[in-house]
Amino acid sequence: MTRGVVFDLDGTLIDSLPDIAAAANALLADHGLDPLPTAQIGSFVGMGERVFLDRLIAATALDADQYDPLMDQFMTLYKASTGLTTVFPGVVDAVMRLKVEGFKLGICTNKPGGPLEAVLEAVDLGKWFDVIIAGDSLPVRKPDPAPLRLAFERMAVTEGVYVGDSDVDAETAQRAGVPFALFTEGIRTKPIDAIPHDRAFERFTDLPDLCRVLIRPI
Ligand SMILES: O=C(O)COP(=O)(O)O
Ligand SMILES: [Mg+2]
Repeated sequence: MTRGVVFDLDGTLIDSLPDIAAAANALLADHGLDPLPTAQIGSFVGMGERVFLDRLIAATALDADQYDPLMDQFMTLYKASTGLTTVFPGVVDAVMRLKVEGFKLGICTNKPGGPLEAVLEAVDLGKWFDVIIAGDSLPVRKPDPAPLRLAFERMAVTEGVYVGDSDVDAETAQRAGVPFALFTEGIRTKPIDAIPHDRAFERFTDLPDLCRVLIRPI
């Protein structure tokens, strides 16, 4: 038996919305457009960079015909935007406790590899994890269950839990047949009740106990 916990990244382990918003607003500024509020930009997050840019274009006067250059420009800004990101309180303690107890630890995010590596380096978080699956590691991404399954498979985990902050994470866990713990303080755009979850939590100090309760064969 090998136990493992896989985490979503944006809005779960890290408070990265300020940087995502800064990158998006820098793109808008470069095109002579006004910034959008951070909360509105938060509603674009969760399905990776293509859906993000589609939603940003739909909400502004960015030119959809310039999609590829806009994406290149956004990715450059996104990779460089790490200075405003913080690790949520209690994350490192919770992760260390789980590790000491023998849990394998993974990340399964829709964030693309470039910005993912940059931000993990900036907040020094990558070192705790046995496997990291980015949004572009596979041809499909969450809510397709394949990336989450791959994270558990790579760690040879037989009992697991997924921890995330969004309805996309909830659907991913459900489709992968994995119990789901919902972190309520992330980039959540729906009411807690509207997101299927086994348990919800607001403080990472509660997570290790919760994992012990929720974990089951996957
Ligand atoms: O990049 C996104 O769209 C969301 O990233 P997440 O899966 O880590 O929440
Ligand atoms: Mg998230």
